[in-house]
Parts: sequence; C-alpha cells; structure tokens
Amino acid sequence: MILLGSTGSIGVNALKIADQFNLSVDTLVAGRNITLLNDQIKRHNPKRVVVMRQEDTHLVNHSNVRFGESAILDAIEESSSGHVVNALVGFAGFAPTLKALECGKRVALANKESLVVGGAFVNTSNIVPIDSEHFGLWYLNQTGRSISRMMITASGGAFRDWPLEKLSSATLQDALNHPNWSMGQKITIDSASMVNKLFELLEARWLFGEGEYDALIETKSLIHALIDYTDGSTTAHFAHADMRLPIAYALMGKVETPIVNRIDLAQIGSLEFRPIDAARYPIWEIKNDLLKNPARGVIVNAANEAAIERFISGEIRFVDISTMILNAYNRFSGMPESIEAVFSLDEEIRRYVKGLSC
Ligand SMILES: NC(=O)C1=CN([C@@H]2O[C@H](COP(=O)(O)OP(=O)(O)OC[C@H]3O[C@@H](n4cnc5c(N)ncnc54)[C@H](OP(=O)(O)O)[C@@H]3O)[C@@H](O)[C@H]2O)C=CC1
Ligand SMILES: CC(=O)[C@@H](O)[C@H](O)COP(=O)(O)O
Ligand SMILES: [Mn+2]
Repeated sequence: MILLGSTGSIGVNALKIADQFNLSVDTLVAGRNITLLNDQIKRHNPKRVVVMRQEDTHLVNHSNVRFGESAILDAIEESSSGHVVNALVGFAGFAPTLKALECGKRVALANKESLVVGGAFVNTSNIVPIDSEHFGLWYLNQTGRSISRMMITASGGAFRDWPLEKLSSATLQDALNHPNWSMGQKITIDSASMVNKLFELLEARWLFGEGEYDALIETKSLIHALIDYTDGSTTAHFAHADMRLPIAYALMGKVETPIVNRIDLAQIGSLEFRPIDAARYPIWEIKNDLLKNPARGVIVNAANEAAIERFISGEIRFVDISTMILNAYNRFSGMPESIEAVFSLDEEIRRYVKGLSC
C-alpha cells in the first residue's frame, strides 16, 4: 500500500493492521514527525518516502526521500501498488485522492475533506471509506432491503455537557478533550463544533447516493450507524470505538479474525441519545440546505480550515469558528462546476475568512 499520513492517528492504526495481517507497505508519506517516521521505515521497509519539508529530508533514514505536495503526487504515480490509504488531514488530501483515482488505484479514504469539497467530481466506485459511521452504514447495508433513512451518530464532542454560556471561553485544550475517541487535532476540533458530523453527512451522500440522511448524539460512541427500513424496522451497528475495524475492512475487504473485543451490553447498562441542538452547534442550521446542495461543501470546508487556523493561533474564540463558517456560507452563494473551480473557490474563501474580524 501507499500510506499517506502514516504518522497520524489513522496512519498509525493502518500500520497496526498491516503488522497484524502482514500487508506490504510500498510508500510512506508523513509530515513533521520524523522520529516516528524513522521507526516506521525500519519496521516496514518502504521503497520510497515523502515528507512535508525539505529541511527534514536529511533526517530521514532512507535512500529515496522527497518532500512536498508534488512529490506526494509523483510517488502515487510511480508506485506499482494499486492501493492508496489517504490519511492526510484537510484540503491537502484532495489532490492526492484525485491523482490516485486518475492512476486507477483503489483509495481507502480517511481524508473525508476530499469528498466534502469534491464529491461531485469524483467517481466513488474506487473509494472505500475509512470512517466509523460510513463503515457502519456499509456493514448494515448488505441486506438488499428497501431503506427509508440512513442515520449516523455523533459523540457530541468536547462541549456536549458544557453550560452554553461557558462556550465563549473554551480554549484549544478544552476543545481537544474528546469524550470517546483519540484522534488528530483538526478532527477533534471538528467533533466539538459538530462540523465533523456535517462533513460525514455529505460524505454519506456521495458514497451512498441521494436519500434521507441524518445524525443524532449517542454519548458512548458504541453505535456508529443506524438504518431505518421502509417496513419500519431499524438496525444499528455496534462496535467499540476503535478505528482498526473500519481500516481492516478498507484494506482487506473481508475480515474473519477478531479485530476488537465484542461489546458486553449488560456491562454497558444503558445508552443515551440526544438530538443535535443548533443552540449548542450553530453550524447545524445549514445541514438541510447543505444536503440539498452538497457541492457547497467546499465553502464550509475552506471557511472551517481557515477559522481553525485562527483559533489554534489564539486569534479567535472557539465559538467564532461556527460564526465564520455561517458568514462565508451566506456570503458565497455559488457552487463549483469543475475541479478547477473547487480549487479557486477554496482559495477565495480562505482569503475571505482570514480577513474577517470578530
Ligand atoms: N482519527 C480518526 O479516528 C479519524 C480520522 N478521519 C479523517 O482522517 C484524516 C486524518 O485524520 P487523523 O489521522 O486524525 O489526523 P492526524 O493529524 O493525526 O494525522 C495527519 C497525518 O497527515 C500528515 N500530514 C499533515 N499534513 C501533511 C503534509 N502537508 N504533507 C505530508 N503529510 C502531512 C501528518 O504528519 P505529521 O504528524 O508527521 O506532521 C499525519 O501523518 C482526516 O481527514 C480525518 O478527518 C476520519 C475518521 C476517523
Ligand atoms: C472515529 C470517527 O469516525 C470520527 O469521525 C468520530 O466519529 C468523531 O467523533 P464525533 O462523533 O464526536 O464526531
Ligand atoms: Mn467518523
């Protein structure tokens, strides 16, 4: 496999599955964590390595090391492996997804931003999602029965139990305190604002087609997806919160050995469900409009990434992230009609959000 983002949360879990099932690792792509990358190189012996910055290349223990965005695209093209795992974070993952598909490779896609910004322009038949909710929907959706609605669950994120009036003082450290999952910084912030769930609804729309999609909070993250059938029954996908399960399926298609322990419901005792409230999660206001106009995902994504950058640098508050996304969403009414337009709209919106005052 060609593993993009090997040193991140998904990348590390993908290599655990590679270890468990003896899968070969052809290419490793990482950002700045060169110490971990060197450990991975020693263990998995890839043919080529790409890192983010030129100044880090001499620190990498490999004879074929390159750096930067275009080196990632070259590595995908050169590799004889037919499998790309895209675990890069953010819009930076979009061009590699396009390149992998263009080269006819199968993409195990954790980088949900690729579908959020460009779902209208990619053929998803060569994409397998690495996302617990979409894995759950896929897992349930093997019956051929007539479906009336697909539901995904949200944990509610770091602030689900905070008094609303305290949210304006939330710090970066507070936002990173996810109740159930251990993940990278950006997606953990997206969970706290509920942007992650908005993205996942779009992701589901592109992967499974038009239909009714919604989300609700399940506070323990033990149920990941539910399917309502036309006959009135509902099925739910339960599994412990561990990404090795979706990753194993995305890498191998079929899994017949235990990946996670089964859930003991008697020990769990109870589950709690809550609706997603727009007073706590203001971006939820645009859910229905966005699902009707999914190509507008690029606006939300660019505004979100630009606002998160400002939040991390201490320039704006956590609550300003949602305000800035809504501002951009209302200001830019257009919809991209090509991949080129996705890239230019992305840039335009980032510039706009960087200039917003709050
Ligand atoms: N974590 C999870 O459980 C889930 C994540 N996802 C999605 O998967 C994607 C990855 O998430 P996650 O693993 O949590 O994120 P992390 O931040 O943990 O990992 C991101 C990875 O990308 C690398 N990277 C970042 N920028 C660059 C760049 N410019 N060039 C090369 N490498 C780069 C990082 O390198 P380094 O660390 O070395 O700097 C790291 O290896 C996101 O889109 C997320 O939404 C989806 C479902 C679940
Ligand atoms: C592990 C995974 O799939 C994440 O996308 C998870 O769903 C994030 O948690 P939230 O439910 O809090 O968004
Ligand atoms: Mn998810």
